[in-house]
Amino acid sequence: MKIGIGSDHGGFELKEYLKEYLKKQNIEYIDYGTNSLESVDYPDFALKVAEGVVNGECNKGIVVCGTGIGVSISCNKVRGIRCALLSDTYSARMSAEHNNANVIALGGRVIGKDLAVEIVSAWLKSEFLGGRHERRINKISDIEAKYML
Ligand SMILES: O=C(CO)[C@H](O)[C@H](O)[C@H](O)COP(=O)(O)O
Repeated sequence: MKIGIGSDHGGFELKEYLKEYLKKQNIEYIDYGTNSLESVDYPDFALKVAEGVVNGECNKGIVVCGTGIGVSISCNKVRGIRCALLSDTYSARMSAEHNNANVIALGGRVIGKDLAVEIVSAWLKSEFLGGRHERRINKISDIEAKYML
């Protein structure tokens, strides 16, 4: 399992904290930046993570900005990405079990660092349940096929 992780300046500190967590769990990651608190544009880093996931460079992705909104919107513009914006552990589990979310978005200015770790942990240890959820995921792919070039 390899995780792609990226943020803008608003998510930088939480990204660094999550990297420490992943390290402790012996989970490999690729850090797509940003690398400081200097102001940058969140779509640039969301795209790097999303492309890493769809290209198979990593298996799943974590994106962080101030609210998580900008990076989640950006990632969901990439065909094949199902990015869930999360702020609780129940939704984290559901995002894996029901939505097979391959990227999660977090708000570095919204949630605490320890809650963020719990969210990441819940998402990573939960598995897609398939069945009726598979049918729904396929319908999302149909929407992509219809509206994404
Ligand atoms: O995309 C966002 C809002 O949906 C993120 O929170 C950004 O981090 C935020 O917009 C950055 O704002 P800043 O005033 O330039 O730091």
